[in-house]
Amino acid sequence: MSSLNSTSSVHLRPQLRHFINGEFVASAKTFRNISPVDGKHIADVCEADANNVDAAVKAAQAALHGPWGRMAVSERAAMLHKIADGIQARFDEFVAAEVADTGRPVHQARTLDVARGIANFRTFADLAKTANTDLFQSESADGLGALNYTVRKPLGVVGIISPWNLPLLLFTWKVAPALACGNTVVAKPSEESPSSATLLAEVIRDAGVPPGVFNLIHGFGGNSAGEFLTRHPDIDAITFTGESKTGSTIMKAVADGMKEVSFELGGKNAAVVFADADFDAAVAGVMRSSFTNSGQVCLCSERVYVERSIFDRFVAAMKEKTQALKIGYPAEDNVDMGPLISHGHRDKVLSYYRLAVEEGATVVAGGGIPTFNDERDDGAYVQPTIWTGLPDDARCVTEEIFGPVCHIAPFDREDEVIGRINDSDYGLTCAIWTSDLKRAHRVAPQIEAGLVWVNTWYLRDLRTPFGGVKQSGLGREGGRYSLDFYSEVTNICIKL
Ligand SMILES: NC(=O)C1=CN([C@@H]2O[C@H](COP(=O)(O)OP(=O)(O)OC[C@H]3O[C@@H](n4cnc5c(N)ncnc54)[C@H](O)[C@@H]3O)[C@@H](O)[C@H]2O)C=CC1
Ligand SMILES: O=C(O)/C=C/C=C(\O)C(=O)O
Repeated sequence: MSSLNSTSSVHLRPQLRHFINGEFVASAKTFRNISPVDGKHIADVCEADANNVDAAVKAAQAALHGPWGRMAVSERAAMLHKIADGIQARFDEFVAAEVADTGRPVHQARTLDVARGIANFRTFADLAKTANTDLFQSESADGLGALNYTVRKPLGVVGIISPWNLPLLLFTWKVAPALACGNTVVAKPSEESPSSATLLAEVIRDAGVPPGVFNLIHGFGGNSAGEFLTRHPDIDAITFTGESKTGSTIMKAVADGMKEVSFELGGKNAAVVFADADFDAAVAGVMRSSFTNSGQVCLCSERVYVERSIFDRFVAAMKEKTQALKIGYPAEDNVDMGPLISHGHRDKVLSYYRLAVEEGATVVAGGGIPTFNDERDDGAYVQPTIWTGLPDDARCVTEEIFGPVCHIAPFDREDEVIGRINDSDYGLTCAIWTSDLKRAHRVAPQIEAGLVWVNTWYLRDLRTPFGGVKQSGLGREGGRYSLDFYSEVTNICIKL
């Protein structure tokens, strides 16, 4: 088994089981969890069959009518804070679990992934407790009027399907608001990153959450736990983060049952750098937005447009910084980038590295696999890569790659670059770099995306709406948008 954990004193579970109705449950079929750092075996993971999924859904249904269903919002919120305290108390174990599954730098797991897991529970606990509902004073024919007000109720059993790129962050981004709104949950983490979700199940149990409220099933997507969950007739809603094609498959699976869905999907996000931008801040920002988490964040920018007068200087600065990135072991000092999630994903990213050359790209930096001359040569590493010279309709400029790579292209006019940014099937994020505030206000609303950052990237306030347009998603989560999705609303009209 791999010994490349972030904290050697932290013991990782050799077998990861489902958590159903308050108990850890094994199933006969298992699959192997592999470290992307060195290709070694980390753990065996149970794969849920249709019976396991059915048991989890039945437990979740029953729990809706148990103590959880009768709990006051403030009691539920207190329980969510207890879960956050539980993650905090086992912080190093969560860091080790995230690092073992993904190979990411330890400092990232500490400052982003696990910290956000805690923040997700605290934020939605407080939001649920303090949220207001609507009230309208209405007119009536007799002049006495009426009062319309809304009440929120749980949706029921929520199915949660999450990806591997930010495992704990994205899992808890959905589990926390679903529980805060009084729902019960059957959740499936990605088969590539099952460890932190399993640890979370222990924390949820130890926090005293009643059996059946939170259920965890492991497995794959099609013809496995994911599909069994989305096709289960007693699920009331599905919330999913992952690839756009998977979103469309899930939509078809839930169509007959008319389930509510919330989808956060892929992107081919742009960054645009105007000549008036703070040059160093823009370079640093685009480095982050291209290479954070080895480019495996749906918010990353893979298309960079730079005003022609600063194009050569910008490309040269990016090249220098990219070649200086330190790729390596998770716990190494000053490591910037770890491996990709798996060899399978590396094959996909490398196929784009080859395609870019076939499509006529100039490879400014990277383009291949780093050599370490040690066990990491069996890992899933790639070099951070920059291309220039591709036409806007090249596949490498239009398709989501989900790796540490960007294409940099020059532009001449504001209206031209807005058109090129919007000419995409996706619409998740855009980062605009400019010192001209009027330009920022003019350009930002014209971008077809759910999230636009100006002079920053990935600055998150968990109260804000989060989601994409076009093939990047359906619906919004975050703040009251999450409360809206995870609740059923009844309007009550009282004649005065
Ligand atoms: N956040 C994002 O935008 C993400 C995008 N991706 C993109 O997707 C590509 C494929 O990666 P995958 O891990 O295979 O993403 P995916 O979308 O297939 O997997 C995400 C989750 O959906 C589940 N799933 C897959 N098929 C399903 C089905 N038919 N029914 C129910 N659940 C299903 C998976 O088991 C996993 O838990 C990546 O190369 C990357 O380009 C991957 C992960 C996250
Ligand atoms: O909520 C966040 O901060 C990050 C979200 C990232 C994704 O949804 C993703 O990469 O899929």
